[in-house]
Amino acid sequence: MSIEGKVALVTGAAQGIGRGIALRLAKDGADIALVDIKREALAAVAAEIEALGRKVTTFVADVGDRAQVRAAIDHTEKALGGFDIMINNAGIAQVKPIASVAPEDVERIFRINVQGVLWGIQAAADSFMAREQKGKIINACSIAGHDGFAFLGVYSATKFAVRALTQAAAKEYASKGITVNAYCPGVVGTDMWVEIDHLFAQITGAPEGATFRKYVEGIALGRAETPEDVASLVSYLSSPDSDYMTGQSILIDGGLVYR
Ligand SMILES: NC(=O)C1=CN([C@@H]2O[C@H](COP(=O)(O)OP(=O)(O)OC[C@H]3O[C@@H](n4cnc5c(N)ncnc54)[C@H](O)[C@@H]3O)[C@@H](O)[C@H]2O)C=CC1
Ligand SMILES: CC(=O)C(C)=O
Repeated sequence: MSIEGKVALVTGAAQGIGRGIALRLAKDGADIALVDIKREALAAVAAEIEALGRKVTTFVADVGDRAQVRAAIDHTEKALGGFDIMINNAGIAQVKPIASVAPEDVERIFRINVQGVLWGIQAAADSFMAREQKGKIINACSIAGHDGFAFLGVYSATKFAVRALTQAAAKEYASKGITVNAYCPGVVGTDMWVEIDHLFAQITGAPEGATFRKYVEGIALGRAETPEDVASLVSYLSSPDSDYMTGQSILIDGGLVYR
């Protein structure tokens, strides 16, 4: 079923998985609001979406700031004449042994990965309810939201928190016709994994590239994931085909973590 004529807002849309989701939802027929802290990269993605014949708008916002997330949604409603689908995709990585995690490390990553998703859920639901319409909220989780990974302990904790928020919000908003789900990718070949691989090399002494290769070797389907693989699931979660699903954090990892 189609999302033709719907409006989707994607955070962290300047590159990687967010860009892949934005392009896929545009191909599915939605108009797109692109939100990120990277202004120039946002403009480049906006040009790609325009070339697909969809309406697009960009907004620079830090998802860790509640007021900026609300402003992004207000802007979307005005610029695109509606707002139906919220993709809380923005996130950052952190690679540290538990023994050396400092308070500021925890604060930084929870502010973006957890508060960023929470403010996105809140503001999107408020917007849908104010306009008495149904809506879909879709959050970025991870295989690390189902298993805690060594040296990714605090990152994993943020993704477990996203799974908890997804379940609780699904229960709170179901009666308003708002569904809340999450996608849980595995090892996606984006800048985030370049950074993770590099930081693993510094901590463990593994050669550059070795950690990425080791993780990919564990994938049953035998290759690293692409943003397009993730976007296929998000396309389904955005469409009316998923109307009877809520509260789920769905693994899409090529066969790496089994639940
Ligand atoms: N790459 C991977 O293997 C996996 C990624 N994920 C999750 O998917 C999401 C996207 O990841 P990637 O595309 O790989 O990452 P990426 O690092 O390539 O892109 C993340 C985007 O988010 C933006 N961003 C960062 N902080 C922000 C903030 N405070 N406000 C607004 N935008 C901000 C960045 O500017 C960037 O454009 C993240 O939530 C990540 O945790 C989950 C599982 C696996
Ligand atoms: C980046 C990420 O979520 C993992 C576990 O690869």
